[in-house]
Amino acid sequence: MTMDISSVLQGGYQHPLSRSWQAERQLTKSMFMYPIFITDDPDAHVTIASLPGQARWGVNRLEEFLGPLVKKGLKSVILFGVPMTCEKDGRGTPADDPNGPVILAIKKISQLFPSIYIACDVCLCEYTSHGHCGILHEDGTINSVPSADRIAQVALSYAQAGAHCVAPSDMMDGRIKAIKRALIDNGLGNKCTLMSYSAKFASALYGPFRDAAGSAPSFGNRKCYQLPPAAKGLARRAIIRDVNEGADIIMVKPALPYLDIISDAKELASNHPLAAYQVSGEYAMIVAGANAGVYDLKTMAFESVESIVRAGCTLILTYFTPQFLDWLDEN
Ligand SMILES: NCc1[nH]cc(CCC(=O)O)c1CC(=O)O
Ligand SMILES: [Zn+2]
Ligand SMILES: [Zn+2]
Repeated sequence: MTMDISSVLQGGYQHPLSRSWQAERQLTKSMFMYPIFITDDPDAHVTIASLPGQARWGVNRLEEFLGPLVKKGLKSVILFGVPMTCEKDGRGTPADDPNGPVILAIKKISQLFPSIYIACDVCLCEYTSHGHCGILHEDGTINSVPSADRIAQVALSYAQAGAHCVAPSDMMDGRIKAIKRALIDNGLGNKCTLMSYSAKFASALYGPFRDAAGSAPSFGNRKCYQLPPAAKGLARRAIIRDVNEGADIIMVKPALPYLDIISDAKELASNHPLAAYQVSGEYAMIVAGANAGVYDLKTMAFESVESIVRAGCTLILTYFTPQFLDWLDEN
């Protein structure tokens, strides 16, 4: 048998360089945003059992934590506050405490590493007595209007402290519009990026994070605000809504089980940068699989982020960021 001309593809990817040209977009260090946990004990460095290799850091330790990563090419971080000693209440008062871990960390990181792009997760669940992401009615259901107002107030306080980007993960209706309004009315509309966790699903993959951040709800679950995993149409509507309400970047979360949603977002928000959050459970799962001998860690980590980029993202929030800073130098 002779090979037909139309059958032969292998000539196009015989060399590592020609293989790299087959990617629509190459991975670069600037595509990685590192999620970090800041706690209110300023001297803390406490490892997180459920997230191997990750830790909660106090503001006094940020230089030793981030310095080596900045040297390797770290470009951006997203901050999560983990208050251990504060008084939590129904409206998440500690979220925008000027002496709380997030605001102190924004100032510290800007001063230590002016080149770093600082994003802040905005949510109430780490700061509310009930552990839900918004403000509740007496019957335990979400009270949307005060929730969006409160989220906007917290986002504004992070932007005023110097955050380059605010990223609401709460999934309250109307919060994107409320945040954009607050930024504009306070002279920050052209200074702070609004990245929306637009298609954030009610996923089993947030377990290690809730452990790390102490943000598990004290009753019930998040199914009335995070999206049902099977909901394609609803995810598409959430993306369209957030584009219309003024989001600058659209995010899909988690990443790997939702690549079809990323590809939908690419079509629906074709003029916006797209982000994906490779969440704590995805990270823990990939690490656990490697430790069990299922695959090589680096190979699997690359495959996971390459699939996310192939689906349409140019920004990936991942706990693998420090490793990628090394791996991208090796390749
Ligand atoms: N709103 C809180 C929040 N912000 C980011 C994550 C998950 C991040 C991760 O799992 O890495 C969560 C957890 C949740 O919604 O329960
Ligand atoms: Zn939350
Ligand atoms: Zn959050």
